[in-house]
Amino acid sequence: MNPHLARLCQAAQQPTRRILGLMSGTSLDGLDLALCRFEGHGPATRLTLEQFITLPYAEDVRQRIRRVFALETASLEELTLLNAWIGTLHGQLVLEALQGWGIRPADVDAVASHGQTVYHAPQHQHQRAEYPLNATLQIGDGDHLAVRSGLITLSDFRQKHIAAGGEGAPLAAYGDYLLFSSAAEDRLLLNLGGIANFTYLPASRDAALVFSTDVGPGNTLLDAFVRELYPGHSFDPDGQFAAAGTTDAALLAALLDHPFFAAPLPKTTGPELFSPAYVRAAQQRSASTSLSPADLLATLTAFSAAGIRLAVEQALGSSPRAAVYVSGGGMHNPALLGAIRQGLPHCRFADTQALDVAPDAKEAVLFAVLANETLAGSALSIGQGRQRVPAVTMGKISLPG
Ligand SMILES: Nc1ncnc2c1ncn2[C@@H]1O[C@H](COP(=O)(O)OP(=O)(O)OP(=O)(O)O)[C@@H](O)[C@H]1O
Ligand SMILES: CC(=O)N[C@H]1[C@@H]2OC[C@@H](O2)[C@@H](O)[C@@H]1O[C@H](C)C(=O)O
Repeated sequence: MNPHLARLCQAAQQPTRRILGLMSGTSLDGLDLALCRFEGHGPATRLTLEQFITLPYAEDVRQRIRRVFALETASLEELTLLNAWIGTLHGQLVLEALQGWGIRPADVDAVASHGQTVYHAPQHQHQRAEYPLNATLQIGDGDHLAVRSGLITLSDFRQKHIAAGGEGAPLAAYGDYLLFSSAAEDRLLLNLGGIANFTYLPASRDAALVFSTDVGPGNTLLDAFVRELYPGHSFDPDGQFAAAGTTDAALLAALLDHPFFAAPLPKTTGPELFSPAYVRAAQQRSASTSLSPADLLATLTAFSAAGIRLAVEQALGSSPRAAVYVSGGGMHNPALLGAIRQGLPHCRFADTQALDVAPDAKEAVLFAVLANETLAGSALSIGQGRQRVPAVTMGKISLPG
């Protein structure tokens, strides 16, 4: 037998596994690495988060990714080069993180790599009749990562989800259900990344009711306009810029006037739709092109919060009550979090640290959970009451030699 396959089988059969989850999100701030130890699988999964670090991207890395990121038209050469280059870069960052933690690569069973989303194209968004399907593209090839790091790598988790009828996202539901479901309370796991999403976990623990959905922009528009309007800044520090402004009601209404917000759950989206061009078009329609930077930031912050409120009401009814556990970089923005809390007055708020997972680590952990299921578990059946939540295991396997 190929010795790498033997190693893979051994990892799958062990009572515990160490899997390094990697996530590089839409904010392009860096690579999140979460070293996870798993005991068991499926509903019996026990997680210990052993280490977590974000290795920030140099400005040059961000620039390169932005040359293709969420653009309808980009250089095929650039995309091809980046696919291999990011795979190798992530392999290098894996080795750096392990060295910093004093852990030998041989003591890690597998890497679970999300890669870098460069384009997300659910059918409702691309609307091209000749392609009656959902599609998404994550780059940073798993073979390059495996060869550079010397570690068995699972990658490209989203394709199987689409092949089996999903939109390729959000995948959080599978891991959230295994790690955070509780009979004590109805829970919402709200992630405030570039795009905001949540997972619904009813206290009944009825897997058929569990799903996750994108709800609209989280930080993506805030970051884009801060980069443009506040030179030297890449996000709204502690929500200060928004706090200095006032929400423009006409622009907010125009921003919310899109079929995405009325579409049934679950649904996905991305910065392909919620882009600066989307905001500019809404400004034209609402005669609000001359807003001050602070008023624009305040309105975009209110827009992110309103999208979240609408989707939570869609899921739970017009006076939603649930315990909301927040994660993602947007939780560090008090203007955004304050607007969300105000819109959901019957909900109780905490962050995922209260559930023993550091909020900044949660998404990287979730990909390690998916890899754990692929290696040692089986297809997770959740959300049967809803469309687009397929029961599959995910991730392509790359051997390092
Ligand atoms: N102190 C802060 N004040 C305001 N915003 C902050 C702060 N710290 C982080 N953020 C926001 O969080 C963002 C990073 O969030 P995160 O790392 O969750 O994004 P991501 O993982 O790339 O997103 P996604 O989940 O969409 O892939 C920053 O770009 C910024 O908008
Ligand atoms: C296509 C894609 O990369 N989607 C991401 C993105 O970032 C947040 C939101 O949009 C979510 O749908 C998803 O990531 C999380 C980890 C998910 O799949 O659950």
